[in-house]
Order: sequence, then C-alpha cells, then structure tokens
Amino acid sequence: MCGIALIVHRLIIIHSHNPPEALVSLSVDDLKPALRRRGPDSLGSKKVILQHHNKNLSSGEDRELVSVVIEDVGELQFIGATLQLRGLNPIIQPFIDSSRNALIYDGEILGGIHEESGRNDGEVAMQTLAKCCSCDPDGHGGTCYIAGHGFSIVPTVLSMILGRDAFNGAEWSQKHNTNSKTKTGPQALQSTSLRRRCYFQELIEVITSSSSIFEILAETEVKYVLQCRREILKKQRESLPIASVKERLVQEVKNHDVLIIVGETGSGKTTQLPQFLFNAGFCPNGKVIGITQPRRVAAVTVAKRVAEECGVELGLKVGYSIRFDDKTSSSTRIKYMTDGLLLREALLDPYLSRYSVIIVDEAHERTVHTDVLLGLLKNVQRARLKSVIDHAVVNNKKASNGITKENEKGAECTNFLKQCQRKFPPLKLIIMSASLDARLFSEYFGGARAVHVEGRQHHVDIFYTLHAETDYVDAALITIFQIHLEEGPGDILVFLTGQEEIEGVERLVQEQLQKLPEESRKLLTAPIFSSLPSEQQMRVFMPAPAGHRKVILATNIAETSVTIPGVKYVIDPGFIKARSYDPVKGMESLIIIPTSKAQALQRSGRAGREGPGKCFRLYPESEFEKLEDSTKPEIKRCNLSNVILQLKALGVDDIIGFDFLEKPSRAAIQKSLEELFLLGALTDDCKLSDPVGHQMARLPLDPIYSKALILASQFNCLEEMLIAVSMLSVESIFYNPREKSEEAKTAKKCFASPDGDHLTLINVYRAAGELLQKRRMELGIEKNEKNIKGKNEKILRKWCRENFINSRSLRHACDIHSQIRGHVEQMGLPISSCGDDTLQFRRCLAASFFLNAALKQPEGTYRVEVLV
Ligand SMILES: Nc1ncnc2c1ncn2[C@@H]1O[C@H](COP(=O)(O)OP(=O)(O)OP(=O)(O)O)[C@@H](O)[C@H]1O
Repeated sequence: MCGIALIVHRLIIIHSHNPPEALVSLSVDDLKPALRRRGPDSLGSKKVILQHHNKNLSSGEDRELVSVVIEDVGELQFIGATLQLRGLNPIIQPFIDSSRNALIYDGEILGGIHEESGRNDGEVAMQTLAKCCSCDPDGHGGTCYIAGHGFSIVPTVLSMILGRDAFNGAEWSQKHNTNSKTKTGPQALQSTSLRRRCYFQELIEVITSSSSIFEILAETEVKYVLQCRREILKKQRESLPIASVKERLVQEVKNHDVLIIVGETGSGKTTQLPQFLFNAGFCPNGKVIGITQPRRVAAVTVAKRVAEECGVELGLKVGYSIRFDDKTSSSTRIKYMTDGLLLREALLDPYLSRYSVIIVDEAHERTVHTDVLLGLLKNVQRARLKSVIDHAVVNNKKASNGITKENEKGAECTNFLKQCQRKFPPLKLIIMSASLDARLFSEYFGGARAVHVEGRQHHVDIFYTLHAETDYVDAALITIFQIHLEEGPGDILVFLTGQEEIEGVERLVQEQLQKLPEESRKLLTAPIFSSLPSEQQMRVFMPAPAGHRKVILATNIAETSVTIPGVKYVIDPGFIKARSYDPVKGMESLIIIPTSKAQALQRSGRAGREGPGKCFRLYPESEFEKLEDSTKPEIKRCNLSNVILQLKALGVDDIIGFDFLEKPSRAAIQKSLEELFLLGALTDDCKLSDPVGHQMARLPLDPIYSKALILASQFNCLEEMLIAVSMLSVESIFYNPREKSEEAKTAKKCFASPDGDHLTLINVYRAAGELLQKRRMELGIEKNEKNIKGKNEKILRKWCRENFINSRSLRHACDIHSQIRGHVEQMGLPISSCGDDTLQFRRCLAASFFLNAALKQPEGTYRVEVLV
C-alpha cells in the first residue's frame, strides 16, 4: 500500500485540455477518466497505459514507471542512448504500430505525446525524465505521463548539455529538424530555466558509441555542437585563477623535481595543471602524466571533465584507472587514478617507468595510500635519477678512458629498487592541495620548493551557529529546510558520517516534505557514500529537473576534488567517521570525531564552484578555532598489516626503517608484523612467504580475508568463502528499523544458521540467487537481456524489502563477489563447494579468523584475552 501511495504522489499528467503549467498530481483512479477524455489522436496509448497500470496495481508491486512515446525513431534512439549512459536501462520497442516507437523505462509503457503547440514539449519530456532520473537514485524513477503530438527532443537535449546561451536551437532546428512539429527555437529555449549540468562527455559517448546516432547527428552537426561547447569551456578555463600563472607553474616544474602547490579550492589545480604540462611537452616518447586521487569518484569525474575540456573521447588522450575499472589506452597521456591503484602498478613496474610526471593530489587527506605512495615515489625518483647518472658515468668512462666520476646524489637510492639496468628519464613529482602543511611536505622532500596559487574563482560565505548544537543530524535537517524554503535556487550538499546516517536523514527529509504545501515539495534527495555502487554514486551528478532542488547527502567521499554541478549550499555539521586502531588489542574501529580545519575548508570549497556559494557550519566559530589544523594521518590510526604486505611485495624489507612522511608507532608496526606472521604471510626472517604471502599480496582485500580464501581452496569450500568474504566486505546486510524491529527479527530468523553468522550471510546470498534463478526459469529465454536485468533488479529490491535486507549492500556484495572470484580464478585456486558439509567451512573459518577468537562467557558475553 505504501508503495502505491508513492506512485500516486508522483503522478503527473500533462494533456491537451489543461494549460501546461497545470501539472496535476492525481491518484491512479483520477488518471483513468483523465485518459478517457483524450481523443483518438492519442496514438492509442490509452489502452496500454490502463493495461499496465492495472497490471501493476493488481500485482501489488510499487513500481514507479516512466515512459515517453516519441514519433521520430532517430530521436528515440538518441534519448534512449542518453538514458542508457545514465544507467537507466531504457527499453526501446515498437509501439502500437511499426511507424511509432515508445521509449519505455522500467519495462513499462505509460505514455502519449504532447499536443501543445508553441511550447517546448521536448523540454517537458526532459524535465520529467530528469525528475525520474534524480528523484530516486535507487533506480525507481517517478511515474510521469507526457501527452501530445510529436516533439523534437534532440534540440532540447543539446540545449541542456550545451547551455541555452551557447546552443542556437532555431538554427539547429532549421538545419536538422525540419520534421519537428513543435517550436524548439531560441524563444522556447530562452524561456526555460534549464541549466547546463550534464556531462558533455555523455553526448560524445552517445555519438561515438552507436552507429545509429550518426543518423541523427551528422558529422557537421557534431562539429557544430563540439565547437559551441569548446568555446564555453575555453572561457571558463581562462577565468580560473590558475590560468594567470600557467607559464610560471610550468617553469617551476621544469626547474624543480619536486614541487608543492597550494591553491584555493576550485582554483583549477586538478583539472588544469596536467593540461598545462602536457601542452608544455612533458609527455615525450609516449610518457604519461599521472594524477592520483584519494577517491574513485574524484578520479572518474575529473577525468571526464578534463577529457571534455580537451575535446577528446574519454580513454584516449585523457583517461582514468581505478580498481576494476580502467578507461585508458595506449594513447592516454593524462591519467587520473586512485593512489591505491598507483601503488598496485608499482608492484608490476617498480620504476613507474611509463610516467614522466606524477601529481599527488589532495595530499592533505593523508590516507594510508597517500603516505605510502609518497615514500615510494621518493625512492623511485632517486632511483630514476641515479639511473640517469649511472648511465652518464658509463658513457663518461667510455669517453674518458675509464676515469669514473663519483656522484653523490644517487648514492642513497634505496636498496629495494635494484641497480638500474637501463636509463629512465627523471620523474617529476608534484604534491597538491588547498589545505596542506607545506612545510612538513617540503622538509620531507629535502627542502622542496612550495608555491602558492593565489585567488579563488567564486566567493563562499561561511555561516556558523550561535550556539553548539546537541543533535547535529537534527540541525542538518532544519538547515536543509531553511535553505530550501528561504534561499534562492541551488542544490544543497550535506556532509554526514555514514550510510546509516544518510539513509536516516533521507527518510526524515521525505517525511518532512509531506508536511509542506504541494508547491514547496520540489526537493529531491541523492545519497552518495563509498559502498554505494559506482553507477549509483554518479547519479548525484545528474541535474535536478527545472524548478526542483536537489539535496545531496554525502560522506567525506564528496569532500575533495569533486565538483557537483549545481551545488550552491554546503551544510557541514563538522563530524567525520574515522578509523581508529588500538595496537594493544589489535582492534580497529570506526569512531565519529570532529573534522580538522583542513577538512572544513575542503567542504566549504564544494560550494562556489560555478558561482558564489554559502557554507553553513553547524557549530560556533569559536569551535572552529579549536579544531586541529590538519587531519591525523590515517597511517597513525589503522591496522598496518595491509600496508606492510604491500610494502613487502614491493621489496621493502625494513618496514621500521621505511622513510614514512610521519612514522606510525613502533607498537602498531610490530603488532601488524606479528599478525602477518601468524597468518603465514611472512617467513621467519620476515620476508613474504611463498606462495601464501605473495598470493595474499595479490588480492585486494584485508590480509585476513585473503588468507581465508587461500585456505578455503584447501578445505574445498572456496565457493562458500567467496560469498562470506563478499558479504563481510559490505556495510550491514540486515537492517532493523526501530518501528518494525520485531518483524525484522522474524524475517532474519528465516536465514539464521545455528552454525553462525557467516553461514547466515551465505544463506541470504544464496536465497537471493535462487530467487533470480527461479525467475529466469519462469521467463525462459528472453531476447532482451536488459529487460530481464531491469525486472530482476525490481524483484530483488522487493524481496529485500520484505526480508529486511539492505538491497544496496547485497548488490555491492554481488559486485565484490564477481570481482574477487575473477582474481581467485586468475591465481588458479580451485573453486569448489563443501555442499551441506558445513564442518569443512567452519574448520576453515577457525583456521583463518583465529585472530578474532573470543571466549564465550557463561552469561553469554564474549571475552578477548589480550597479552601485553
Ligand atoms: N565536473 C565539472 N563540472 C563543472 N565544472 C567543473 C567540473 N570540474 C571542474 N569544474 C570547474 O573547474 C573549476 C576548477 O576545478 P578543479 O577541480 O581543477 O579545482 P581545484 O583547484 O583542483 O579544486 P580542489 O582543490 O577543490 O580540488 C571548478 O571550480 C569548476 O568551476
């Protein structure tokens, strides 16, 4: 019932008898007579609408559907491909008769064609579609209905992508769209409040990915579109603060092997510097400029933006590489990636020989990977320099009859990088951030040069509360609605500490919205956190439909580097969930702590990227003064076994002697070495064991999980362990809403295994798999794979809801499962199942997770013995 109520709220019907402004919210029952009123010119869509609605209602499913009927097949393909790129799986199929087609979202037809004239109907379609795209990032979409005669959607899409100032709709329509019955000219476009917030990259991808698209946009049209867009971007780039110091920066990089750049958020460091260096000839002989980011989402979105600015297809000159997703090619010269990925590359190419420049961006974050990378890069840089000098010495020897010149510089080249056999060009290293401690980094790199890029593009007003807030979640909620009701247009970005908090606030926002008058409800929520599958993360970058405001609920994943188009307001409660490690107990936990000043600065920097912005800090100014200047390095507050395993794999034997920017405590290093030793990853002389240690280093997992997989292949239960490890790698699978706690407990019992939580998790995973398998059998072989996928998704979501299972976590676990299964297969580990003999599996659990063992006490609690 609750689902049906949702549909009702989102129903919009626009038909010929109502003025376009009258977007009427109707119940399903209201809809029927409204549809009946429509004349025979409605392409017969009426029947289909009613049929499908009835079907949905009778099956009790709370599907939310959108469908648009488009007369022109070319336009249909265009918009279909665009939606597909946004991960919406539209289904395109013949509608009523072969001359007309329907664009169907979520597998249902529910459409007509607008018959208003003098109105940009394509805009209506796009607004409605955009609403559906952004109103529910979980893939639902809102129900909408668009009625009328044919419209041309292509100019509208282009105007959204290019910006209406730059796109001459009339010219375009005249040249390319003579069939269109409705006005799509500049008057229509200029009267809209569409904001350009789409990635142009999408358009390029659409154009290049499907040959049928060429039928819509001829080469000249593509050129025209590209030209317009390039001009806008050129102007934007020229106005960035960094543009005025371009020559100076290039010169600084030429003069110094290590350079530290500090510049305001949004000044253009991440997007522009790599382009300056490329244009200045820093990529000779196919060499690459690598830029590392602490987060995947930043690497992907910045690469898209830079590809767009360069006017190239993503993956050619500009690309990105993150774990399990590589958009680069042999022609890539500017490569964005996560710092973790560069570390993994170093395992295969210790001299990072393909790079001429490496830029470590957002170094202030001080993630474990950034810190380890800095130490590694320092060594690589020395080793490469030494290789040049050695080469020169050899040549000198030859030239000067054996008189060898001593060189000081390369003498300390660390022993793990073996004597260079060949000459590598020197590696330039740049460290960047808006908020780093330049002195610390400079000292670490032997007095490296630090430069400051002055100026910011747009002003951000900072607001503080008068008094400390006792409940920051509540304060954030109030601020969201204050902005929504009192401030001008612009999206809101709220920083929260984790998935649970985000989902809680999302629910509260929805509840509060229902209490507002209809006209004030145009607020959409969009969550983003690290365990959200990446295609869902990308949805926060989608524009909100005209007249709507979007509120993005984010963890610190959106804190650095990213530009979320449309964001004008930032709400910063001042907290973050951070890792904490107790080396005595060997226990790691996540705790909520205040942010540092550096983080507060980064957060406020997310506003004001496209224009002036406002940041609301939910604490008094006096509290800001008390914050730590910078974030405590992660390496000082986490379990180091993973880092040590990686360093060992890189050939670093002396971990305590490794040149860290700030050394982790000796106790933490010792504890982690001890753990690795107990797991069998290290030999008695502290080297990586063969094969176990090497195999563990290859798996991108916590060492304890890697060990469990390796052992499971010997216990004949790798099938089960792959599932257990995947389920353990995501945020909680079960959810337990306070108001339905008893129901949730009963539902969980259906999966509960008397043999423990791991088997319970396996039961959940398998039950979901069986459900989909059964469904596949029922459907038989369907031609349209995407159709099946979309339907399966919905069925799974419904099943998860009924069983109080977190569908996002389950989907994430499925992704991880297929990824690590691939690794395990590559490593040649035999994958077999123990079937019903769970004893094997439990034995394997005990053999792998013994470090987590605790003693059950008579009263039911558990006790861990700590040996100090
Ligand atoms: N994806 C995008 N969409 C729209 N505009 C963008 C995008 N990425 C960057 N920009 C524009 O380019 C400007 C510079 O961005 P860039 O990421 O290079 O700045 P930065 O100095 O590295 O900032 P930060 O320190 O916050 O990472 C932004 O302020 C914004 O105006």
